[in-house]
Amino acid sequence: MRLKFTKMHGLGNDFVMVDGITQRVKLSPEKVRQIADRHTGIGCDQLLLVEAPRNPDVDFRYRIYNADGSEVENCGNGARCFARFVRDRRLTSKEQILVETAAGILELKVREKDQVSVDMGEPVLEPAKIPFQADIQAETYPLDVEGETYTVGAVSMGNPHAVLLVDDVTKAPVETLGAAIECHPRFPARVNVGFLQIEARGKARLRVFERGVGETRACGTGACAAMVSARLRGLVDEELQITLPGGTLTIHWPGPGEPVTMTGPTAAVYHGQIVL
Ligand SMILES: N[C@@H](CCC[C@H](N)C(=O)O)C(=O)O
Repeated sequence: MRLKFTKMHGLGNDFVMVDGITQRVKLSPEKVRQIADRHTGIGCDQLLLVEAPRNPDVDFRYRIYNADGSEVENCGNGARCFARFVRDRRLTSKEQILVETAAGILELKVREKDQVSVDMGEPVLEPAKIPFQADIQAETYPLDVEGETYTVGAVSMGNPHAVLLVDDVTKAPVETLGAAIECHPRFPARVNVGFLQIEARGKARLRVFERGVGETRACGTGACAAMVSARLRGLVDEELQITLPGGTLTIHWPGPGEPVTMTGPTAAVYHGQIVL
């Protein structure tokens, strides 16, 4: 199979974008791992496959695969790149795009220059729906990991996130603790793990150990989950600039019952073909 693709990124969270509308694409977890391999493939954190919608009221469907081959529900940086991709490839000329994902329907707005805003929907906090094992819903939960107890927030933005507060993100044990929490038995679908440092009521820093990838330069859903967790703890205002290793996202969330909006840049790097 010869596959045409575009390499894109959102703040260094990098994607192989595949148009499954104008070419026939058959992917297996093994093929995704082969494409994502940074030494023997193209290299990416996620592969995003654009398809025709199944729901006639929306414009597209897009599917998301982590570098380990697992298919997941949502990807914030990917959603922004998806909007730019379908316009650059002239699959649509709309500035407001509705897309079906495994996490539900997202609304994307293409703004000036490279900026895209995404209505990421309402966060889900009910433990069983995250999924997270807890008897009752709470703002934070104690989580035992290898003999230590950590305080975590648990949020789903369509995909599961644990959020820990730290004093200094540069010193956070992202690789070790992130990997231990990713596979914690209380998160039965595994989890993305965010390490959040609050700098002011409108400013924070974040590093994310992503499920199925490891630490990435940025995670859009991770930034949304961090905002929700921080706001539920009363630590931030409704607009937050979150700086990740790859750059800054603006996250807006008035509070429970409201959708989270994420705004940030997209970049196309190159087009190519791979034979699989
Ligand atoms: N990089 C993404 C999140 C991708 C999916 C995640 N690793 C998961 O397994 O849920 C983002 O920008 O949100």
